[in-house]
Amino acid sequence: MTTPDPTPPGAPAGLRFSKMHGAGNDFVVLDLRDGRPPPGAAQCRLLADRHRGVGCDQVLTISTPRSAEAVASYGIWNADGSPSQQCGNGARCVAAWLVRDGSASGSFVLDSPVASHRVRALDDGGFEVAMGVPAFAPAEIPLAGFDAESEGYAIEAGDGTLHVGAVSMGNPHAVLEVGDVDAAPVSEVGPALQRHAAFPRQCNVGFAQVLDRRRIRLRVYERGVGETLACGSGACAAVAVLARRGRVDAAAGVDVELPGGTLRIHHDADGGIRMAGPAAFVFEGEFNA
Ligand SMILES: N[C@@H](CCC[C@H](N)C(=O)O)C(=O)O
Repeated sequence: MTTPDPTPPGAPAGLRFSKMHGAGNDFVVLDLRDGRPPPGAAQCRLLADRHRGVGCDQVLTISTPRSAEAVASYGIWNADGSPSQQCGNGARCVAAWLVRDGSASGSFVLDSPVASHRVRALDDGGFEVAMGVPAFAPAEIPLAGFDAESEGYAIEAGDGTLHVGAVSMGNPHAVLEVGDVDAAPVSEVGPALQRHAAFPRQCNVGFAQVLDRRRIRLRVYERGVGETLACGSGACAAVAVLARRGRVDAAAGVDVELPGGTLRIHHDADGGIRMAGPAAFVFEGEFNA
């Protein structure tokens, strides 16, 4: 018996994609280097839908490079269709996709929506990405209602006052230090802080527990998604905030243990942050909706 072709005769070809993940933060990756436009917000929502679509935290689109030195650029769309500026786990997955494709190898440059990033293939199959210099100035995050840069801001939310670290890794992050990340009020405080008026472009909210000076645990309630199994830019943001408070030794390297895996973060003498971690292919497919 032959298996019937599921594509009806004359039907338009579907949208080819790769399903990938980095430490459990999962992606639908689209190759748009032929010049096709990126999907609109509604199509991103459909692709990300875990029941009616493929399912992912973010849609990543690969396009031709913007800068002279880069091999490609990439765009980032959250599951709710909103665009983002930075995605650490996504950068590693785009890197792995381009290496598998034969378009990149060894050490190369990728253009994210906000910057060019040096990427290095690691011996263990993972990738290291130069994520840039964290920006603490309130206007750059952006953080409203505060003029001066600080290691923590008192923000009224819900029933009390939160001591909130804030930083931009290209995208906005709030970081809360907690005693036990398993007991952290991620699903209550996460959305409240994310949509707080202090963050006019919303923010990704990280809950960080310091285990020792080179190891932390982290959960992140992401903008446009909700809690994810890992957030690469969130791991960089947490280490940047904690290093500024003298709580971790980021120059030596900090292991950030997220629900979906561990990322290694270094803060270099030039102020830049490097993030290393895995990138995995899950399956290839064609989206017909
Ligand atoms: N998971 C990503 C961050 C994705 C974007 C974020 N939700 C935002 O809206 O800024 C990462 O690994 O950094």
